[in-house]
Amino acid sequence: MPPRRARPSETKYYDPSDSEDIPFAPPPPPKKPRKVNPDGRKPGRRPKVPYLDAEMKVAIKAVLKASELCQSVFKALVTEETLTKKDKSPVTVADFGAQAIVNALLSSSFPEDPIVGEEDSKDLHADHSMRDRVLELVNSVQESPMTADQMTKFIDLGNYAGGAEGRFWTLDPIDGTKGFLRGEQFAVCLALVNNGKVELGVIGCPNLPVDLSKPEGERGCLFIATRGYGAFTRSFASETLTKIKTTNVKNANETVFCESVEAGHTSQSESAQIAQMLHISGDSVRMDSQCKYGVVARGDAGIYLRLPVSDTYEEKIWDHAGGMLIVQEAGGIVTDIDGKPLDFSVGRTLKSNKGVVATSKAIHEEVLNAVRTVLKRPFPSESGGSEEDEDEAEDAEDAEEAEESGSQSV
Ligand SMILES: Nc1ncnc2c1ncn2[C@@H]1O[C@H](COP(=O)(O)OS(=O)(=O)O)[C@@H](OP(=O)(O)O)[C@H]1O
Ligand SMILES: [Mg+2]
Repeated sequence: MPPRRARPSETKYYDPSDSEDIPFAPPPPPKKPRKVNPDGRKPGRRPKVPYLDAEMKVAIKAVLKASELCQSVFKALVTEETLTKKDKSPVTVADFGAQAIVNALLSSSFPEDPIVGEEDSKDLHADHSMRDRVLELVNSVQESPMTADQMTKFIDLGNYAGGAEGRFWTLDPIDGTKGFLRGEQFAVCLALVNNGKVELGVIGCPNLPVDLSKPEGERGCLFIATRGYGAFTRSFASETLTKIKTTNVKNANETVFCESVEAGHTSQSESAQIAQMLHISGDSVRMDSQCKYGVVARGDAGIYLRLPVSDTYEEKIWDHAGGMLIVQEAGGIVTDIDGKPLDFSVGRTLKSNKGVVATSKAIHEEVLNAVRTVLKRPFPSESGGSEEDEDEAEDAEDAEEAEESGSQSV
């Protein structure tokens, strides 16, 4: 017979003064309020209207125009002679020109939005011949020509300090300047950050093969993502968007990893030790710029490692914002070398983070543990995660829910 339930009159209520022996459990702490986006949406939930549609169209146009300018600078100015003399003036011209073009387009469409850009016009004020070369190039791709004064003002719109509040754009007009000069990989990188979260990323990679296995084939790829909507790619030549996914390998040794060409930007010796620990036998793919995030997002490589070479260097937000979102939206995970999410809310740099570990989802823990072992970083304590980890877990949960409910095409 099931035990008889106590009638209300028989119910004993606990009085802490009755006995010392009965442990008194305090009520659980109130649950943190769920975060919501400015439009009232929970993170990862799709709004009913196309999300950031206007921003995405402008960002794509700006990145394509700036890429066009960079390509014409390369054709006109990068010669055997500039290469042997290690003359950086072509990249300077293209850097300023690309920033002027992108900022001009952003400010005409979204005049309220500040911009965190890599360049400022200080050097151009001191060198009028350089300024005039930049102006000529900018006006060759502009619908309505601008004056030198307007151009330097557009460049300097990129002086914003960033931070945790409100929305701003972040721009790297040429990421991978050394790759640009070598005629290899570089990228025009634009992202929109809102209240410290990256909401939109558009990366243009003019020299990246559309199909990495056909290096002689078509080149020029765009990578596009908005938070909660997945990641897409298209070629420069066609507007057709293709959804991209990171590789679905279960073990790190089934994939390849990529890293910077420059040993001054990532510790290549430590990444070789990590690869050995993970039993990855192939060579790393060395590539300049945020193209690395693109190749991880579309599954050509499973891992992108950026391992600090200096204790003091702070990664710049424009070197990672768009790329991080594109990998995350393609199903990957991006953290720093301690497993912390990249924090875009603390200014122009990622001063709360060290390095980058970007991988497909299933292998992130395996790779991160190898990174921690080789770099002698602490493993997380058994006592549980920080508030930041909880936030991130909540976001991941919402993103998964969003993923399950199907993806809307852009
Ligand atoms: N010490 C150090 N550590 C890490 N990163 C650094 C460092 N110094 C510079 N930079 C930044 O690296 C950006 C180039 O990115 P990559 O290293 O991925 O490309 S490259 O292979 O070096 O070209 C490069 O961006 P660009 O200047 O736009 O090319 C720099 O912002
Ligand atoms: Mg850069």
